Amino acid sequence: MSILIKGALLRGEVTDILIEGKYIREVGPSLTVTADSCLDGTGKAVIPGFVNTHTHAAMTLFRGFADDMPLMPWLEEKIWPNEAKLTIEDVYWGSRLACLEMIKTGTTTFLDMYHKHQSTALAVEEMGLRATLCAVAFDHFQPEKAEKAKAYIRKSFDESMGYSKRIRYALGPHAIYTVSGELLQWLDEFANENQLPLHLHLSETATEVENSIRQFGLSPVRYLYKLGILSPRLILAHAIWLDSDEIRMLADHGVKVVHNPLSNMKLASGMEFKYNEMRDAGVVVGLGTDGCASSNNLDMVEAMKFASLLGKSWRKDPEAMPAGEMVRMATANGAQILGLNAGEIKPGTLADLSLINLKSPAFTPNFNLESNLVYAANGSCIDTVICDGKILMQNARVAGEEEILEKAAAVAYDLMKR
Ligand SMILES: CSC[C@H]1O[C@@H](n2cnc3c(O)ncnc32)[C@H](O)[C@@H]1O
Ligand SMILES: [Zn+2]
Repeated sequence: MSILIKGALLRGEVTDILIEGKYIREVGPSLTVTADSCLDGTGKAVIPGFVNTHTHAAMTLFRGFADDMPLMPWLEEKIWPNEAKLTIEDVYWGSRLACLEMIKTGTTTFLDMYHKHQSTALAVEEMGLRATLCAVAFDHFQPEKAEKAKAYIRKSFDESMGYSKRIRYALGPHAIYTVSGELLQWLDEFANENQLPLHLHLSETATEVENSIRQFGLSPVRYLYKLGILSPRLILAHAIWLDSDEIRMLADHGVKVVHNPLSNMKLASGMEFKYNEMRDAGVVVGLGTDGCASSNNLDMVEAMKFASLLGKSWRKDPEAMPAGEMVRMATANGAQILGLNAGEIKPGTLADLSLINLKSPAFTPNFNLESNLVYAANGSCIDTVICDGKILMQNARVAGEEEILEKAAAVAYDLMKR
């Protein structure tokens, strides 16, 4: 199957784009080719699909359920007791709702860490997105729970062989305060043997750092170094409370970092994400929304704006975190973190892209597309989404959206009654 996008704005030029199968084949003005279907790009701009590199998709079910709390009471008193009740059906409908929201706001790929990830895999499969799904691991420092976690990882890894090529398997130890060093080392070895990403929350709050020093005698990054698990496969979510030596250690080991400005602000975990220092040290930084209970949506356009404005504010530097770098953080950097040949519109890359509707106040006048996208727009500017060479949304409509809203709301209300 082939798709020809005619006359869309790309890097300031009116351009045609030919997609063949799952790849972008040609990019240029007035292509003289035929295709199975043609999309009119007039009045639209093409951008790479966003890569949300840290979320918990099915937490859409907890949107607006527990707000205005700090991280640990929020997790321990509100979120974890309700997550313990989740069924595979709940996670499936929560994930379908997440996929719908991501498609509607231009995300084509996400990195997820959540319970019952098999249900998320089914939702992703059906909705047509691309995802890397972590099998979660907790042991709460209890050896019998560590053995259970290992058995779950071995089994779910074998099952993941049946997933489509759009879905990749990864390992998701939750955090250093819920997973023992012994289990972290075992997971790192498993990840190494099987070439898998390892995704972990780290240095999210000042309390986490204080507790790490008290419990392990080391700050979180130094603790991971001592365990021997800093590696290019490691993807850290948050990483707010780092000193300059820790940033150097991450850079030296090729560790990737995901910035989550909305949840960092809403849970008041910390503002001073050291993007400039990480970028200058050579750490690849991606952007995430985190889950809908702490962000409270999956809109990467909004996340770019918050990242930029937060970075400018705490540094008191209006030149910090400019729009162009935010777009790269949300696209090419995310693709690099997940090892995908995507995140840029050029021949040979995966056909994961969106068309923005420029006929709106946010894009009028359109002196600078990236500026308008980051500072003026929100995710509702997205008109068309293509992932893996297939159209997932056209004219801002996704097939079956009413049923998803209805079913997801029903399981969310039912969960709270259980
Ligand atoms: C291992 S499944 C994911 C686990 O993480 C919880 N979670 C959601 N947001 C955060 C956050 O900001 N920091 C730490 N943990 C978080 C989620 O509720 C699941 O239990
Ligand atoms: Zn998270």
